[in-house]
Amino acid sequence: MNRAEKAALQLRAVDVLRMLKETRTYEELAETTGLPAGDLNRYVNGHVLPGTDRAREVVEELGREALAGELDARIRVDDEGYVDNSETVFDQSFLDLVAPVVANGFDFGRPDVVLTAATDGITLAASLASYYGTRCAYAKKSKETAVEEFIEARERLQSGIELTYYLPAGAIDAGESVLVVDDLIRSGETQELLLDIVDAADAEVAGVFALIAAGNDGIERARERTDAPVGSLTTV
Ligand SMILES: O=P(O)(O)OC[C@H]1O[C@H](OP(=O)(O)OP(=O)(O)O)[C@H](O)[C@@H]1O
Ligand SMILES: Nc1ncnc2[nH]cnc12
Repeated sequence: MNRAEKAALQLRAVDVLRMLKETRTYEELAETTGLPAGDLNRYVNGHVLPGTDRAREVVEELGREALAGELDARIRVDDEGYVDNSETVFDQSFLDLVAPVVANGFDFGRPDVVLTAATDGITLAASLASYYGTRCAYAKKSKETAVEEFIEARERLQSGIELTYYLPAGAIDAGESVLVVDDLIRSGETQELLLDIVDAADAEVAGVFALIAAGNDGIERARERTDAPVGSLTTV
């Protein structure tokens, strides 16, 4: 790890600790993290940076659990099992914290492109692409004007309605590695269409990730489609 990567990891750990501190006392934060309250005070106030090992533990282990808890606290599920996740997908700063934890906590390789479906997946994909320093692309349910060539993926849903997603053809090149993400996965139909787009582009799947899995059907469906890692931060 070079100096810049080390510094980035240390700063991410401080961001995670600051988020946790918002709802905890230092004593409670010490209990959550197993780190001394005095050290935590110095990290949170920016006087000292955590060492690399501590920073990695905070980001990779504690961070994943903590962010999953924070995500659960932000989600509302209605009587029919539909999820209101606007408190999450509208909060780019929160998603910027999620991105390194997801990138380090799942075994996705660094992709060339992070692909999602408009609309609600876009902010998550943007955070992940920014973290990896790679491109972000989103497929839409309508054709973007002035674009001449599209990759299309079409599926007949259980309802009988046909759903088509369009991606400008230049968004993914053959042989590129693509991380497919979305805010939510339920039936897996949307992820399946995104995976069809990756296939049509002759690209490789780096992984499939959703912030929230509503049940397990979608995750299982994605696992049947790829040997790459598939996962979600939380399940409702
Ligand atoms: O696993 P599935 O059953 O396919 O459901 C998941 C999809 O449903 C939601 O999008 P929606 O189609 O509501 O579009 P939106 O992002 O524009 O709200 C969500 O953002 C996912 O893309
Ligand atoms: N918000 C939502 N909650 C659960 N399932 C969904 N499928 C599409 N959107 C959904």
